[in-house]
Amino acid sequence: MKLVEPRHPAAFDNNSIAGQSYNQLEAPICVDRVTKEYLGGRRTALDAVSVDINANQVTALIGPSGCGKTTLLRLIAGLEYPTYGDVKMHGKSIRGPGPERGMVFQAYTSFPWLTVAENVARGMKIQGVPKKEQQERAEHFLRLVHLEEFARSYPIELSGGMKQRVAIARALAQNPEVLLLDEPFGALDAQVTWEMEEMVVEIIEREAKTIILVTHDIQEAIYLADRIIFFTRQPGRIKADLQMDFKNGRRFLKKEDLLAEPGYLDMEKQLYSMMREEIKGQTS
Ligand SMILES: Nc1ncnc2c1ncn2[C@@H]1O[C@H](COP(=O)(O)OP(=O)(O)OP(=O)(O)O)[C@@H](O)[C@H]1O
Repeated sequence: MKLVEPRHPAAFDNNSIAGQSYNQLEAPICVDRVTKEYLGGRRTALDAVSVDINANQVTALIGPSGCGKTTLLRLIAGLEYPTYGDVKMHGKSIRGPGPERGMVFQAYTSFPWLTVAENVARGMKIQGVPKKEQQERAEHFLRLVHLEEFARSYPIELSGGMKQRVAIARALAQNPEVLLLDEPFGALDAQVTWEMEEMVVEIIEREAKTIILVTHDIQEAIYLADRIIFFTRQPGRIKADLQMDFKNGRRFLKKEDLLAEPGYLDMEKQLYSMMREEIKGQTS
C-alpha cells in the first residue's frame, strides 16, 4: 500500500501573500455568522454559518443540492457578499477576488486562442510575473498535472479531463494560498474523475495549499478531505463538522487503499445517512 506521511507545517515554505509571509498555523479563512439571502430576502441560501478553515488542509463542503455550498465558496472567493456577517482572510474582510484565492470551476474555462502553456501563464502575466518565471512556473505546473507534452497544444485538442487539468495548473501557477474547487470533476466521467482525484492527492503533497472543495460526491469528499463540513438542506446551516481521524493524517495515492482502511465504511455510512435525512427530512 502506497501511503504518504503528513508533512509538518514548518516544511511548507513557499507561501506568501503579495510577498508577505503569514502564520502557517493560523486559520486563514474565517466565516463569521454569515447569512446569504437572495431575491430580496425571499430565499435564504446560508443561515448564520460560522466556520474557520484551517491552513494546509483540505476541507470539503458537502450536503444536498441547494444547501449553499457554492454560495459559501463564492463568498470566500469574493464573487459575492454576505447579507449579514463577514468572511475574513487573515483577519481582513474579503471585498472581492484576489490572487491569494484561486478558483477552479466545474465548467472548463480555458482561453481557446491560447496554447496550453499560455493558458497556464495567463494569470501570472496579469500579476506581472517576469516572462522567464512565467515559463518556468508554467512548465512546473504542467508537469505536476502530467500535461508537459501538451504545452504547445490548443484547448480544442484536449479532452475534458485534460482541460480541467489546465485549469488546475493555471490556478496553482498563480501561487494562491487558498485553492477553491467548485465541483471540479463534476463534468467528467467516472474513470477520469478517479484519475483526477488521485492527481489532486499528489498535488496536495507537493504544494502547500489550503484547499476548499465543493462536491456532492461522498467518496470523493472522504478520499480528498481532512475535514468534511456537512450542510443541512436549504437554508444551509452546518449539520456536522467531521475530522477524517480514521486516516491518521495519511494521504492515499491509490483510492482503493483508502477504501480498505478500517473506519472508511463507517464514515461513508454516516455521510449517506446524513444525506438521506436531509433529502427526505427523515431521521433514520
Ligand atoms: N443568484 C441567485 N439568485 C437566486 N437564488 C440563488 C442564486 N444563487 C443561488 N441561489 C439559491 O441559493 C441556494 C443555494 O445555492 P447553491 O448553488 O449555493 O447550492 P449548492 O449546495 O451549491 O447546490 P448544488 O449542489 O445543486 O450545486 C439555492 O436555493 C439556489 O437556488
